[in-house]
Amino acid sequence: MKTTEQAEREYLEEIKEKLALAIRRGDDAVKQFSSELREKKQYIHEHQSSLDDADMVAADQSINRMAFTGEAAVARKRKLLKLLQSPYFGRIDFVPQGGAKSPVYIGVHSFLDEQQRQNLIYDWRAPISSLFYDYELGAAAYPTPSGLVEGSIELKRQYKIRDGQLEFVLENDVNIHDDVLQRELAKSSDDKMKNIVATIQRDQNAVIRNETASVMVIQGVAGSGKTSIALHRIAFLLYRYRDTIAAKDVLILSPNKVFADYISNVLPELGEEHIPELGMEELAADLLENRYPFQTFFEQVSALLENPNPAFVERIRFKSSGEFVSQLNKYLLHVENNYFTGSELRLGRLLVPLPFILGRFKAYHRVPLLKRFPLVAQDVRTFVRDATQRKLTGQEKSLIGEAIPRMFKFTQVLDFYRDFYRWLGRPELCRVEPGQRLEYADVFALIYLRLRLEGITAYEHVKHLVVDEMQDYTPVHYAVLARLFPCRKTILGDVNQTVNPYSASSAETIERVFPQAEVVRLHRSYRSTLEITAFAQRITPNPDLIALERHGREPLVARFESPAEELQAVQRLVTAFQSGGQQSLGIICKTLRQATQVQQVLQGPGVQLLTAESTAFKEGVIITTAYLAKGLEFDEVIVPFASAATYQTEVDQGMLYVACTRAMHQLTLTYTQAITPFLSC
Ligand SMILES: Nc1ncnc2c1ncn2[C@@H]1O[C@H](COP(=O)(O)OP(=O)(O)OP(=O)(O)O)[C@@H](O)[C@H]1O
Repeated sequence: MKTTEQAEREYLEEIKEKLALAIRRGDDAVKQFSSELREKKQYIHEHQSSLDDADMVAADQSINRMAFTGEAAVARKRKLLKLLQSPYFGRIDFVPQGGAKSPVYIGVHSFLDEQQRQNLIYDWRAPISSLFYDYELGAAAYPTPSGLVEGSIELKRQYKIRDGQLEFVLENDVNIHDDVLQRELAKSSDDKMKNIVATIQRDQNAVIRNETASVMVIQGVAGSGKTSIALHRIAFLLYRYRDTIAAKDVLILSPNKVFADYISNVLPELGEEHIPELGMEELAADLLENRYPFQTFFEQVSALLENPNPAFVERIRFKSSGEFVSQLNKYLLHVENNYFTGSELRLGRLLVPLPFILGRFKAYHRVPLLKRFPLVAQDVRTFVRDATQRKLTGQEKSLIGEAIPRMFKFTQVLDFYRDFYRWLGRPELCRVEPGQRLEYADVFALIYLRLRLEGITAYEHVKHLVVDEMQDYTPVHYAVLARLFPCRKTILGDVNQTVNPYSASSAETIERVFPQAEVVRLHRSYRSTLEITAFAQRITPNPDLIALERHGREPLVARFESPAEELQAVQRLVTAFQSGGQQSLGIICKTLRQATQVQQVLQGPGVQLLTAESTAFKEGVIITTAYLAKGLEFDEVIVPFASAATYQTEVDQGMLYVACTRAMHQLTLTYTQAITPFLSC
């Protein structure tokens, strides 16, 4: 009798043959298309003079159709080639109530045997595939657009197929997920984030497949898979709603270019196109039409780390509060009710009465205030024309156009913003000086006023917005996002990974801005070994965190007599890494100054300094700051200068936590003199 493995190997060969055949057929079809396309173009070229406009339009359309079909065939081939490498990773034998048992093989894409009209591989996003993630053996059910299908799972297997070869098959009679998951997590890191389709966990699957939430907030501990889940969720929604939403309709707001590059492979790996991405500051510059240079978030955090001036902290604290947004809203109401300072308008012998002008202003209350001027001016012109029974001269028209805006106290958003602080009775909180860069804390407040006073509709085409590192954004950011993106949203972050505690948002803060949000909390941490996770918990304890049972070396904390000795030790660690088998080493400092200092000692091939200007990161040795390392991960992490002098404030604590939680397998901290108080006991 055949063993399970033998039978599976034979089946794999069968599927590979069918895939190869489908690829050959696809190639033939593409060849056919391109020769037809060539002929068609040739025909048009030769008969150009005898074709009328209608013939040309018809010919154009048919060429476009052929090109489109050709592109689809090429995309299909790409998917089949991918499947040939690894056709599937899971199987369930499901018996629906009153139905017959059939094996369901699950892969990254679906594969249909066109001759037998049989689905040989199901896409991981297909409704039936949810059984694989949600159930073990026994009673099970999955939702379909036409209702719940109930039945039972009689067999469940997992496979690792690489380069077309079966590496292992595991029978799932208990909970095999853990076994495969352990193997996946023990692997070395990559310069690009990987997909996790083969090992998505049940709680993660629920978030990925959630179709009801208009705003989904994922608050998860470090390494809980938040970013992975958000990307898989996008892939799922693109599959589920493929007729109404395409990759170009999604927007990812990412913290920086390196992070954007790091995650850029996941969706293409899942067969989807690249998703547009934008940094929060790029968005800000765009919304301010590049008119006001501003301090970046990175510069704000650096300034706080170098010199936490109390007045600066106070400004950030206030402008990061929910109260700030409430006050801005109250101020806008005050403006609406009190800032019309006009009187009647005289045009020759005619007087346009004040109640008429004011009435027109009020009539347009749904239009942003500064956008009402031309509308009111037009109404006044009509009034004058009707009253005088004649056409207006050009001079009269422009006189009205100029007079109306003057009836308002201000016409520039920046003037309103300055005035807001006077109205509030807190002029000291305003640091908007002519010719100077705006402080970061003012940027989104100014944008909010612009949105309310002028209206902006630039991003209405976006159908799904993803916001990563949600803890770094404040209520005023969310107030802007809520108005600018009226679409569905997935917002994710971890309040424990705050790099600026004076301006951090928790899931609760975000819920206040989006009361309709569904909030999911993820407690299981996958990235780091148990030892590293336990160590990081000493810095920022989180009683809800559940560490995955994966072991490695205890983190090392080493004291040195002088910074020179410390850096020599770091150098030795780098040499050891370079001769070992791991892919990435992150040397994570608190400040860029420290990172540059380390770089001067370590300069050499394979060593890269990652700064705010970097756009990508490669494998090897990376020297950077905690702020820039957010969202990334490394096989091994070294945290130099972990002394009491470096890490002492609340901001520093957040930085140290972020730095340590980037390590997957190994962590070393070095210091001179006294250890940071966050690790002293
Ligand atoms: N179900 C899973 N199967 C395999 N690997 C997983 C799974 N969930 C998470 N991981 C892995 O855990 C690591 C952390 O994932 P990810 O970066 O998405 O987490 P995060 O919550 O965004 O982290 P952080 O907030 O700390 O940056 C990644 O290597 C990811 O591949």
